[in-house]
Amino acid sequence: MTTLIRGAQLLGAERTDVLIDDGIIAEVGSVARADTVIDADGLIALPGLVDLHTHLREPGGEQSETIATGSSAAAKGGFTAVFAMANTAPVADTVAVVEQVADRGRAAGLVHVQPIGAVTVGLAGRELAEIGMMAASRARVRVFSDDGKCVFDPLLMRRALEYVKPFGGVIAQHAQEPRLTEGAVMNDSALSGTLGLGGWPAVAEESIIARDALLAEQTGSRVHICHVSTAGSVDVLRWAKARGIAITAEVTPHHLMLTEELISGYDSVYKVNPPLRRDEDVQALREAVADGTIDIVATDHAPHAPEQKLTSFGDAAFGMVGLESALPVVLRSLVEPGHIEVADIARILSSAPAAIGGILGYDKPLTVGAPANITLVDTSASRTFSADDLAGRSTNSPFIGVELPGTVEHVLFEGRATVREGLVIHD
Ligand SMILES: NC(=O)N[C@@H](CC(=O)O)C(=O)O
Ligand SMILES: [Zn+2]
Ligand SMILES: [Zn+2]
Repeated sequence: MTTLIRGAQLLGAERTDVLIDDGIIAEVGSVARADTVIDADGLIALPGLVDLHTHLREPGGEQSETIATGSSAAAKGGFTAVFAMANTAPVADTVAVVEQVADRGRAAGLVHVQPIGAVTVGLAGRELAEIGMMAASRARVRVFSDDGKCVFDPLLMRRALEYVKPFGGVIAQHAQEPRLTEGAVMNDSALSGTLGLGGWPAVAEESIIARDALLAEQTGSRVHICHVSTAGSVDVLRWAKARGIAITAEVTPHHLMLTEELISGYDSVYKVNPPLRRDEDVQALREAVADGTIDIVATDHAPHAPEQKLTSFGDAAFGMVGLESALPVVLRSLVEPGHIEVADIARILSSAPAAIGGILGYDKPLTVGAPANITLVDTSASRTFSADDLAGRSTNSPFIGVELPGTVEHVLFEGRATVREGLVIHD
């Protein structure tokens, strides 16, 4: 079974044909025929996108998302791999749960679902989870995170870093000082005062990043910082990297584009952890991606059922969906203003997250012998983003009604079409 992508624009190269045979790229160059042909005239071929930070909600949160529906959202957004966060119910803190998540991902068959294991039992921050067992399991867990909660106890954090070091694992930290954020629901600012909403100071994030950078240095292990949101965090990261500390960081699409002013109408779709910040922060985050201080963009896709969002701003759940809008928002916030080029998307949304998370097959994309994980995009197309663009179970997107560039036309996952003409293929 062969598939031919005809006339795609490869990054930094000519328009060309790509032949896929048995899930592997067999030929790049002029190809005559194949069993199936995809017309890629006018489309750019990106490597399949990789999301290091996705909430799939299964087990336990199936009213918001399942592994299958979240896989659809991912495919629709151009992803071929997602890392599934551990804050499910039960928590992914055992071999049984991580293997079940991986197996259900395989059964859904739309993307590679790579489970993340919890750092502490039940995300409770008291004792380490069975990290070594999850690493050695069929699920081959390499990323560990209590995301949703900060690993606050510095001794536990140090032990976790020591534990993952021998097998090249990484601790992905949700950097939130708990005492400084009690009752906080938005950025701490004049606006939070005016709106009467609890303020979340930047130092609550920055102090944990600084601490964990120093713990990573002391242990010689690797730490990854989730959803960085402030200019001060960028300064701390820049300092840590200059010192040679093994620290990596992600920013979400929403933190690259949206600011706290949106909360003025108390619309809970804008309630997210960490909160939307100021324009100065947005600019600093964009520059940090451009200069490599921030390594990757990760969605933090956080689906919530309507009843979790349709309450007062204070009571609503934190989080927004992001898989389907990620690439358009990256084009708008990073490529259009000239911070990065389209070719850089292959790094920040594919090879770098794959390398940080330790999954294989993304280091030499679109070359002969590589797995055929390919996303064909029309970067010139523009449309008003709508609920029709969402393929998951929840619709809590802050981008509905926003004009955005870039459409995902076709996606191949291990050589199989998962998206055709913008529609997810379920078979
Ligand atoms: N980002 C969020 O606002 N929410 C996430 C948790 C998290 O990423 O911290 C969720 O699980 O809903
Ligand atoms: Zn988080
Ligand atoms: Zn998250």
